[in-house]
Formats: sequence, C-alpha cells, structure tokens
Amino acid sequence: MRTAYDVETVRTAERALMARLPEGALMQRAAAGLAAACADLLGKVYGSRIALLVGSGDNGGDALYAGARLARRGAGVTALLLSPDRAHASGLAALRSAGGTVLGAEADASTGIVGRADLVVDGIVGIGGKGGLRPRAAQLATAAAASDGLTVAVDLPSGVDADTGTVHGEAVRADATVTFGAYKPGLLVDPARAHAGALRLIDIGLELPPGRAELTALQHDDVAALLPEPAGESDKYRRGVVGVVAGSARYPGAAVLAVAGALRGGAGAVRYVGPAAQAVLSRFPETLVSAGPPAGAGRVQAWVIGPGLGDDASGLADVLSADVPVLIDADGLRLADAKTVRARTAPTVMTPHAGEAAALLGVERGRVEAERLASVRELAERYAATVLLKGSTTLIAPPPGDGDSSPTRVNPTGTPWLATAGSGDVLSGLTGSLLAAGLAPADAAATGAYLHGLAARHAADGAPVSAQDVAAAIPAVWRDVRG
Ligand SMILES: NC(=O)C1=CN([C@@H]2O[C@H](COP(=O)(O)OP(=O)(O)OC[C@H]3O[C@@H](n4cnc5c(N)ncnc54)[C@H](OP(=O)(O)O)[C@@H]3O)[C@@H](O)[C@H]2O)[C@@H](O)CC1
Ligand SMILES: Nc1ncnc2c1ncn2[C@@H]1O[C@H](COP(=O)(O)OP(=O)(O)O)[C@@H](O)[C@H]1O
Ligand SMILES: [K+]
Repeated sequence: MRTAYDVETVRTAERALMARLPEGALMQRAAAGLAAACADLLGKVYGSRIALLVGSGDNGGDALYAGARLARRGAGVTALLLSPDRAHASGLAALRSAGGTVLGAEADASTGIVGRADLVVDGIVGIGGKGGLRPRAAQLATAAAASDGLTVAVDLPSGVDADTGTVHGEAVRADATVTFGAYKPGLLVDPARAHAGALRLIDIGLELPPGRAELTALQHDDVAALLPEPAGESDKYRRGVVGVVAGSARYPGAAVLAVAGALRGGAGAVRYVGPAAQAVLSRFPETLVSAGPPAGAGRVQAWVIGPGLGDDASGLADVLSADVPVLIDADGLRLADAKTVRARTAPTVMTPHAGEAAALLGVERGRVEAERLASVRELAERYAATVLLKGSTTLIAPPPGDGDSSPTRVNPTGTPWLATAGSGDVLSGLTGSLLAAGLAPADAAATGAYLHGLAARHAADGAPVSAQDVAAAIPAVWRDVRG
C-alpha cells in the first residue's frame, strides 16, 4: 500500500523526530537522498552543470546542501537565490565551501544558466508553499520548463498544493520529484501529479501513523489479497450473481461492454435486464437475460445500472430498493435522486467522470478537474455513497462514517489510452461483479479501477485500444496480479 499524508501530519512527525536528533540532521538526510537521486538521473556527476533554484525556506536549504554534495563530486553548481538575504545560511556556506557559485535569481535573465543546465533543482518551495508562485519564482519555473536539462523537484514541484493536488497558475514541471518522509496527496492527484514526474521517496525516519493517511493507493499485493477466488464448494450462485441494467435501442453497445466487464469480474453469473438482450446474447451467450423489470429477474448479489440507458428510468426504482449493493454509472447518475440513494440501507457505489460529477454537484467541469479530491469527497458525503471519480486520476471516496481506517483511495494504474468510448462501461460491469463476489464497496471500486487500468496498459502497450480490448485483457492482468 502506498500512503500519502497531509502537511499537518508530516509537520507533526517532523517535530517529534527533530526533538530526538541533533540540529540539522533531518535536512542532511533529505539532502543526501536528494543528491543521490540527482546523481542517478545525471549518470555522470563530474563536469555536469547544475542550477539550483533556491527559495528562502528549508526547501531551498535541501537544494543548497544537495548542491554542495554534488559540487564536491565535480559538478559545476550555481545557486540562484530568490531572497538572497533570507536564504538558508548554513546551506549557503556549505555550497560556497564546496566551490559552488551563488547568484541572485535575476541573474538568470542575463546569464541563461537555467536554460543551459544539465539539471535544474527546484528548491523554490516545498510544503511551506502558499497559493500560486510569486512572480519572480514563477519566472524561474518558466525558465526551468524551457531548459534543455532535466528538472528535479525537491519534496514537491513548486507551485502545486501539497494537500489537494490543485495548481494555482505557473508551477514547476519536473521530470522527477524527490520527496521526504512521506508522499503528499498532491504528488498522487492530478493536476499536480502531472507536474511531479517520476517519484522517489526518501526515508528520513519520520514515523507516520497509518490511521492518519490522507490517501492510499493499492499495490499489486493488496489487490491480490482482495481478488475473489472460488473454493472447492463454490457454485455459480455462491460465487455471486451480478445484475446489469444497461443499454437502449440507441446504445445497445453499452450493455454489451458492461456485461463484458461483469463476466471478467469474478461473479459466477451475469444477469442482463434491458432492451439490448439480443446484442448481449449474440456476443456473450453465457449471459442470463431477462425481459421483465429488474425485480422479476431473479436473485442477484449486486446490481449495476446506468450505462447507455438514455432516459429510461423504469428499472431504477426496483434496483435502488433492492437490499444488495448497487453501482450507479452514466445515465443512471442523472436519473437517480439523491434522497433515494441516501436512504438506501445496502451500499451504493457511484462512478461518475468529471462531467457527470460536475452535473451532480452543480459546478463547472473544470472545477471538478482542478479539485478532484474535494469533489469526490463532497459527492460521497452528499449521496452517502462510495464514489469513484474517473479521469486522469481515478479517486475513490468512502461514504462519511465509514470508519477512520478507510481514507480516500487513488488508483495507481491506468493510461490516457483509456480515454476511449465505452471503457467506463467495462469498468462499471467489472466493479459490479466484484461487489457481487463479496468485496466491500471501496475495495470493489479500488480493485475494479486497478484491474481496469492495468488491463488498458496491457492491451494498449503504446497503441490505441478499444473498450473491448480492455475487457478482453482483464483475465491476463488478473493472473499477473495473482502472481
Ligand atoms: N517535513 C520534514 O520532515 C522535512 C522537511 N524538509 C524540507 O523543508 C521543507 C519545508 O520547509 P519550510 O517550512 O521552510 O517551507 P518551504 O517549503 O521552504 O517554503 C517556505 C518559503 O517559501 C516562501 N513561499 C511560500 N509560498 C510561496 C509562493 N507561493 N511563492 C513564492 N514563495 C513562497 C516563503 O516565503 P515567506 O512567506 O516567508 O515570504 C518561505 O520563504 C520541505 O518541503 C522539505 O523540503 C527537509 O529539509 C527535512 C525534513
Ligand atoms: N486522461 C486520462 N488518463 C487516464 N485514464 C482516463 C483518462 N481519461 C479517461 N480515463 C479513463 O477512461 C475511462 C472512461 O470512462 P467514461 O468517461 O465513463 O467513458 P465512457 O462513458 O465512454 O465509457 C475511465 O476509466 C477513466 O478513468
Ligand atoms: K520544490
């Protein structure tokens, strides 16, 4: 499990550790890790040109000490100070005595040092940053973006919000971020995540209480432990039956794709209810189709409702009144009424993309994309449901009161190739199937997103994929995860 902590929790752990260590020890650990990461990226330190962008806080101090270490190994290191009179004094002294050069930030305009550097180290601000970068700092971020060299962010790319992943205006775009003690939510959530590049976590000895994690990301082992597995005494009903209410005369394909996902999600059988039975059966003869309303379809352990429904709300009341987990996607999100969803006793999972989430919240789509974490939590609270917000970062928020052990999850798999019509239908079927197989709502959503993202990577392998390809790749990645 990868965990991220908010700034307040990191600061508390930092204070506790600092009280037990000699002064400056933590910064030395951070700088040693940073210098080693820079050396790895450069390949050859001796003779390389390094520009340090140095703010007036400890983030700048880390950059200065790391710069001193690299200068001692033969790099040509120049520090550009944003506030020369407030820069970290002992860091500056260390850099100078290692042979580094120190200039004011304005010197970049005349010297072009940042543009010519092999490596730019962004020590402008870290977890002490507030709001958008100030103008001079923003100029350095722009210069770094135009540089031929690599950019490494110290702790966080300067200009991104550590706790929320929002980005106000100009922010550094790093090829890699070397972060200390713990991941911060902003490193895992877009739009900030896109600024961070490859992540490297340096252990500086901080002790962080697992129960205080702000965000978690399942890894292979965690997902492997959650995957349903039939036992000797299993039969198709004991494995769970998932019911799919999807498709319309206009969108029969959505039904086929949701069933395609459901058939690969571990349930023992898939029931289909809706007007696209012919299309579903001709592609998947193993589906149990039913002509009447959901209530007459026979028992299921979970329902999926919504993909391609259009305006047909006729099955919704049956599904929402069923005492089994329900996943609501696509058109179902628009048709379901918040009060009815809130009143449900069995779990509800909702899977909007940013546009659908924006419509539910009554805000612009851009706001959801800029504030994903706040948006998904707000929806989970409003609907008292587990909400999976899709997009470049997929987030899963549990309903309020779901226990402290259940922070928001961020999905670590996926690829932009997934942005293809119908791939969301596959995800809803897959996740519904995992619900029917008995996974808890947040586990089903996180496992569904994980397998779906991995299947897309596997199927794409650098080329376009269709939603069907994603569904077809699920068994292969399931095997991979099981190891
Ligand atoms: N946690 C840990 O365990 C460890 C933490 N360590 C390191 O300490 C870092 C935190 O250091 P920190 O607290 O000194 O704050 P930091 O990020 O340097 O920023 C403050 C400075 O930025 C400025 N500033 C603020 N906003 C700005 C803006 N928008 N645009 C421009 N400037 C802005 C602000 O200016 P002021 O408001 O004072 O005028 C102030 O000068 C942390 O990220 C990590 O690298 C490691 O060394 C060891 C272990
Ligand atoms: N930029 C992106 N990067 C990674 N994944 C994306 C991106 N955009 C969309 N996705 C993923 O693609 C899928 C699209 O689902 P959705 O928007 O519901 O499409 P549809 O309704 O056509 O099925 C979701 O799993 C979503 O997380
Ligand atoms: K930084």
